[in-house]
Amino acid sequence: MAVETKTITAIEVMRDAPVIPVIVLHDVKDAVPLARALVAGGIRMLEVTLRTREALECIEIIAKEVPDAVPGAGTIRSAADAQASALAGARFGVSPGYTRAVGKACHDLGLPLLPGVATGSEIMMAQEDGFTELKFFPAVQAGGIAMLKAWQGPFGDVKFCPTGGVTAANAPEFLSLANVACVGGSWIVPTDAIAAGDWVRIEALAREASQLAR
Ligand SMILES: O=C(O)C(=O)C[C@H](O)[C@H](O)COP(=O)(O)O
Repeated sequence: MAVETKTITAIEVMRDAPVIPVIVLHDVKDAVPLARALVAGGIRMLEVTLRTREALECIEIIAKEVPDAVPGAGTIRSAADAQASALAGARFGVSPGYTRAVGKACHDLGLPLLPGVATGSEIMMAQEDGFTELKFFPAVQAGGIAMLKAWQGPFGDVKFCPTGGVTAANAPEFLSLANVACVGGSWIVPTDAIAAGDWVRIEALAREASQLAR
C-alpha cells in the first residue's frame, strides 16, 4: 500500500525502518529497480543524494513508478536544492549541514527536513528553527556513540539519525541508544551492486537492515 503523501513528518521518516539508505545514482535506468529491491527488502524511505546530475530525475521516476517507496533528497545544500527536490517529488529532505536558508526553504515548501549537525551549536540553531529530528553527520568521524551519549543530557529531546561510517557491524550499537531513531548509510546500496544491477543482493542487504532491532 502506498504511503500517504501529504502528512509525512520527519519522525515518521525516521521510524519507518531502522536504516535510511544513502543512495548515489548515476544512471536513471537504475532508479526504479533499485527502489523496488529496497521496498521488497522492507525499506521504503529512500534518500537519493543530489550528488549526481541524474538525481532529480531519479527521484521523479521513483515517485511516479514505485508507489510503495518514499523518495527523499539527500545532500540538500541550498534553498534551490530544496525547491528542485520538492518539484521532482521528494517527500523529505536530508542535508549534510544546517543553514537557516535551507531550513526556511524546507519549511516554506512543507518538505520535512533532517538537518545535518555535528556540534551543540548546530543542534541549538536547528532547534531554534523548529527541527528536533536531526541527522548526525559525519557520525563516526565526529564522535560516534560517545558523542550521542554526551548529547543525551543537554539535548534529551532530540532524536538523531547518525550517518557517516555506519555499517552493518556498528549499526546495532547506534540503534540501541535512546536518542537514535534510525541510522543512515550507504552500505545497503553498494556502488558495485548498483553498477552490476545486482538487485537480489541489494534486496538481501535491505532485508537484513530492516530487521535490525531498535
Ligand atoms: O551526501 C550527503 O548528503 C551526505 O550527507 C553523505 C552521506 O550521508 C554519507 O556519505 C554516508 O556515509 P557512508 O554510509 O559512510 O557512506
